[in-house]
Amino acid sequence: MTRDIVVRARGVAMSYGAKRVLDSIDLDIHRGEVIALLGANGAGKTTTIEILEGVRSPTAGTVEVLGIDPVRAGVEHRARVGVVLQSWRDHGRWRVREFLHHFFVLHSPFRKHDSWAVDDLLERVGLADKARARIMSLSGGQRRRLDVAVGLMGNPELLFLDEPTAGFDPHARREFHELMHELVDARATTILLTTHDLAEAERLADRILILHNGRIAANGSADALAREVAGTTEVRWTARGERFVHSTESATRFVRDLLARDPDVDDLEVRRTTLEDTYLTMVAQHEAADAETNGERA
Ligand SMILES: Nc1ncnc2c1ncn2[C@@H]1O[C@H](COP(=O)(O)OP(=O)(O)OP(=O)(O)O)[C@@H](O)[C@H]1O
Repeated sequence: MTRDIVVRARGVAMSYGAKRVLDSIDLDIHRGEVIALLGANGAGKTTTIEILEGVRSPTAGTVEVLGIDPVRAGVEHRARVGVVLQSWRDHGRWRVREFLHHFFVLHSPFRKHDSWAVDDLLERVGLADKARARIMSLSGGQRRRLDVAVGLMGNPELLFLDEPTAGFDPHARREFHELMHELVDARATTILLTTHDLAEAERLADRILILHNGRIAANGSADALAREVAGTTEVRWTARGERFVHSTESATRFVRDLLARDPDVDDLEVRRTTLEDTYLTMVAQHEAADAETNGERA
């Protein structure tokens, strides 16, 4: 059975003046999926999220979010979608709890039985002890936790998170990941996030999208993408003072054979390909292909 599609984009293009940022994006996101949107600075990740949120109209193409064109969506639709943008800037004089309470009131016409209470949410994002602090006194990471709390406020069924953990310390990052897992497991929340932290993408996402040159250059689980770029595991060892490296898809079999045939193997190390390795290889492959095409055109 096909799972519900909550986001559908077809042929989405976006230009700022003469600058084309998105060329032709086709995308389906299913209910309960966690998707990480990756790409270099300026690749168009924020632009994509803003189009899906409905704060930007694409230059071409169609978008449906929860069955509706987000640009035309009303408040009821917006209450079903949580958004964490790249930070609120102008509420510095508000106190943390007062600010969240403001959003609590805004959400009240659409509140669901399992919506977060303000104090629970403050506790969950690790800001309970800052409830009375003014927003301007928060550190960057604490500020970001507040952004996340605002995004979660109405217990949305779909969450757009634009670099949610930028500035988080390792502890806050770990707690954020746990919270995301909880949202997906207990509430089947669908999540689209952008991040430059590839370990985070690997930990959270069911599916990785890589934006490159205005298109989705890769689309699949971290494992599936790793399989697309040569061996998925690297085996390193030394023997008789020499260092060896071998890439393989079946490390166990390779190591068993290696140990059987060479008694001098030492310092054996097996390292799975990380999403960072895969990402860098894929982007390099696309850049080489682009350079070849441009060379042919010149
Ligand atoms: N309002 C705007 N007007 C003109 N150009 C814009 C505007 N917003 C974004 N751009 C340009 O569009 C391109 C894509 O920007 P976008 O913010 O979507 O990238 P990104 O992938 O989110 O980057 P980053 O990883 O740095 O956050 C960039 O070259 C940026 O300069």
